[in-house]
This record gives sequence, structure tokens and C-alpha cells, in this order.
Amino acid sequence: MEYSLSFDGVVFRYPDTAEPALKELSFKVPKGSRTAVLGHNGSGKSTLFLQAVGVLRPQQGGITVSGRPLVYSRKELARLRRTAGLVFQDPEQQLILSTPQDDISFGLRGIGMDEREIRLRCSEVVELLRLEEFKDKPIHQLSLGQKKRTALAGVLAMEPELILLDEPTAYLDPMSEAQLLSGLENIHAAGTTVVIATHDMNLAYRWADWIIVLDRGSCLAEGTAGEIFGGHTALQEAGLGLPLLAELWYSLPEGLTAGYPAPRTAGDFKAALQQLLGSTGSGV
Ligand SMILES: Nc1ncnc2c1ncn2[C@@H]1O[C@H](COP(=O)(O)OP(=O)(O)OP(=O)(O)O)[C@@H](O)[C@H]1O
Repeated sequence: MEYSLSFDGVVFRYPDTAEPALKELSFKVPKGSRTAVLGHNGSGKSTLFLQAVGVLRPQQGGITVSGRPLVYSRKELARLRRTAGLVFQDPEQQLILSTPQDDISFGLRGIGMDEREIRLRCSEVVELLRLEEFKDKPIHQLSLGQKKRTALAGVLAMEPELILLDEPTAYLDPMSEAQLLSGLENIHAAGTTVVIATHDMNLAYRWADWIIVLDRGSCLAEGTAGEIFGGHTALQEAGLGLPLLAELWYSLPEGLTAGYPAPRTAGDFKAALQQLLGSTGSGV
């Protein structure tokens, strides 16, 4: 299997802190996956992301992005910027210029792209993330959901192979969340590896195909969504509850559900129940 990102024994301690934020952290993100990094507050998710894009550097261990070990020279970091993009939890930390259009173009100018290509890339991401209506509006007048999509557009315009999003849906209403997820769907369909950090178990359950469970700076478990949500010991150990649909599914009699894949959406759950109860002669 090919991997877009791997950590091998990464240790990192912030200055003047007693405990390392990352403790011999090792895991792998399969290329082309939709990966969710799950962990409680302070488990190290944001620190992990900052390491993956070279903003922070491990004190021990190594990181590989798209098959290349990270090297912290100016040239290699510039290359990394085009390979791996990070969307911060707080878009205010990311958006620098006055309008979405200017902000998206800024990063592309920084890598020396010509103006014609910049205009083309900008219009592509503006369309993909449906920013047309407010692309020329002052950023401080945008809603949080619009700012989050603008920050995502700025990263996406660089066409990275790997995109990392820190708590992408935090504080978004259901409509803004759906818009952001649909943007991510298109990005993933185009071949990009997408990694999100979240403690929203319901989101991870319906969205991710690969899961990494982080606890106090270490990886407790990694595997397919079926393995992690089906086993649920790592989630319990990390103090993370089960997603509602998984809890309902695994509370059904094992004899009834044996051999059926656990449904990931409410619609699939209903269809599975109809099929299972139909096959036992009950019916819903
Ligand atoms: N700049 C910093 N200086 C010192 N310690 C820090 C700094 N940033 C984070 N930490 C510590 O590192 C650990 C990991 O923090 P991190 O922000 O990576 O966790 P997280 O899983 O992203 O948390 P959250 O879910 O709350 O965003 C925590 O103990 C935190 O207090």
C-alpha cells in the first residue's frame, strides 16, 4: 500500500513544558484515503498537523510525506508547501488579505505562478467551493462557514496531494457543514488524500474510511473505520464515545446482524433494518 503521510517514532515537546505533546508517535495515512484523526482535547491533533506541514519539527523520529522524508531546508519546505496543505481550525489564523479572491491568489503568487494561471486556478476553486457570491467581499464581513471555505480554497488552489483540516466543521451549522463536506467530497474524488482532525464521532463515522486514534500524544490504534468502530476498545480507552449509529447497530442482537456491514448513515441503517427484519419475517 502507498502512504501519503507517515510518522515514525515522532517525539515533540513544546518549550518549557513538562510532558511531550507527541510521544513516539507512529502511524500511516493510506494514499487516497479519507482519514479521521480522533482524540480528545489536548491529545496532540493540531501539533501532529503542524509537524506534517513542517511548521514544527520533531526532536526525535521522522516524518514522510508522499514518499519523501521531510528535510527542513528552505527548498524542501517550499516543495512541501505544494505537496501538503493545512487548513487551520480558526480561519482568522489563515486568511491574510482583504477579499477571498485576493487571499487565494496570494499563495499562488508566493510560488511564482503567472497571473493567467492564477486567475484560472482561482476561478476553479471559487466554483468548486461555491464562493462566487462573496469572492470580492471583505473577509471580515463573511460568516464563519464562508471564511472556512475560503481558507480551504486558498490551500486547495496549491493543488496539494495531501490536505489536512483541523476541526473543519467546528461551530458550523448543518447547512455550512454540508457545503464544506460536499467540497471535500469533490476534492477527494479528484484523488487528493484528505485528513481531518475531529472529536465529532458521528462525522468521523459517516465520512472516514481510515481512522487514527490519538491519546496523550500516542497512537492508540489505526485501521479501517470498520475495524476501529467495530472493535471499539481503543475508542473507550481514549475516552471517546461511540457514534450514535454504531452504538445502535452494535446493541442489536449479534445473531441478527452477523455478516452485515455496519451501516454508516441513517438511510443505510434503515435499509439494513428493513432487510434484516424482512428476512426474519418481522418488517418495519
Ligand atoms: N504553543 C504551545 N506551547 C505549549 N504547549 C502547547 C502549545 N500548543 C499545544 N500545547 C500542548 O500540547 C498538547 C497537545 O495540544 P494540541 O493542541 O496539539 O491538542 P489537540 O488534540 O489539537 O487539542 P484540541 O482538540 O483542544 O484542539 C496539549 O497538552 C497542549 O497543552
